[in-house]
Amino acid sequence: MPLDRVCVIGGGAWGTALAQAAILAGRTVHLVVRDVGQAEEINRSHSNSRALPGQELHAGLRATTHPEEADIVILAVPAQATRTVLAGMDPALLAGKPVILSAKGLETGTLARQSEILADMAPEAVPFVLSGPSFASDLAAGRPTAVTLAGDDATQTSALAAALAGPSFRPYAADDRVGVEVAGALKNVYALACGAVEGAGLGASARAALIARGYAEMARLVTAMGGSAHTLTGLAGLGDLTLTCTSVQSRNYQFGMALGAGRQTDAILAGGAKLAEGVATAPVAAALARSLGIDAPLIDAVDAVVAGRADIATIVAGLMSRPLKRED
Ligand SMILES: NC(=O)C1=CN([C@@H]2O[C@H](COP(=O)(O)OP(=O)(O)OC[C@H]3O[C@@H](n4cnc5c(N)ncnc54)[C@H](O)[C@@H]3O)[C@@H](O)[C@H]2O)C=CC1
Ligand SMILES: O=C(CO)COP(=O)(O)O
Repeated sequence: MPLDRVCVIGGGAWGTALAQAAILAGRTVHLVVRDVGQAEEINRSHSNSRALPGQELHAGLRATTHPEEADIVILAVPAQATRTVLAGMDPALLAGKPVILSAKGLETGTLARQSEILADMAPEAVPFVLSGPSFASDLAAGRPTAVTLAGDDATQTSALAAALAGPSFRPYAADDRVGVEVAGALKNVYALACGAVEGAGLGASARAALIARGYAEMARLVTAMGGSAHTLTGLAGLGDLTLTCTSVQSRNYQFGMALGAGRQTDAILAGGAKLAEGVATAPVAAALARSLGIDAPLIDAVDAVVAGRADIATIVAGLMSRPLKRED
């Protein structure tokens, strides 16, 4: 199977960074953006000032506004836009092709994972999921970045990882698509919580406790959905939780800090907040946990704060007064 030509869809920070990584891996890459002016800027000045200000892009990276035939398709639009983007694509560009889903979120309404959306919209595409600790600005700048790339066929997944690997980008092949996808979506919810802990001045001990109990909660949900708890020991689980739950560079963490400072979701969004996928994913994850009969007090707490149903002080008091239990 040829794996040279790569089509990256999504001209935001992550799509641009993945396009840069793919070209540094030796691939021929076109980046699909929505805005003609943005495509012109990338092609003319080798920069995408809106998405990655100050980052010089590889001169060989070509931007277009329409996807073209490629051997590998990478989707890097927000999780809630994936279905619309797939609906607008020529099915022939997806049929039989490896399609790498890189958004971290669960779909509002359907509760679907990204690869379930792909299965609905392009059943003949071959799904892969990419997730892990990776700020777009790090990857685009060539700072060392490692992620998990999960797919159903081990040989194909390793070939794809090799096609995208470069001097500073290291995808590890894996087979647990469900675990990788759910971990990627849920870490954003815990990042909101950890940011809120910081915003509310609750201390680093509370934040570390939240990460550990979030990890345990994540494992319950992942296994109930058919994924493996072992996956969470890797880059998509522990790796991304560590990054996003401790770094003010994370947009989810930043959003959480604003919530922790007492601001309401609508006001934060109206103030032009950057994309924080956990905001849409929190209620979906809460609904999923309920439907599976999984106890998920932290996801419920984030959902309640994001929806404005409870303030941080009430949430913390509630969590701390839960009946004592064994650490299982
Ligand atoms: N920025 C980062 O460091 C990382 C982001 N991700 C994930 O990648 C996904 C995208 O995030 P970013 O690129 O950072 O966001 P972004 O906000 O920088 O860019 C989103 C891009 O998607 C485009 N878009 C939005 N709706 C669209 C639609 N309906 N049709 C076509 N294009 C549409 C926007 O025009 C924009 O270019 C998210 O799920 C995020 O969690 C994953 C790893 C790292
Ligand atoms: O997923 C990410 C890093 O792995 C990016 O996190 P944020 O979307 O919170 O900035």
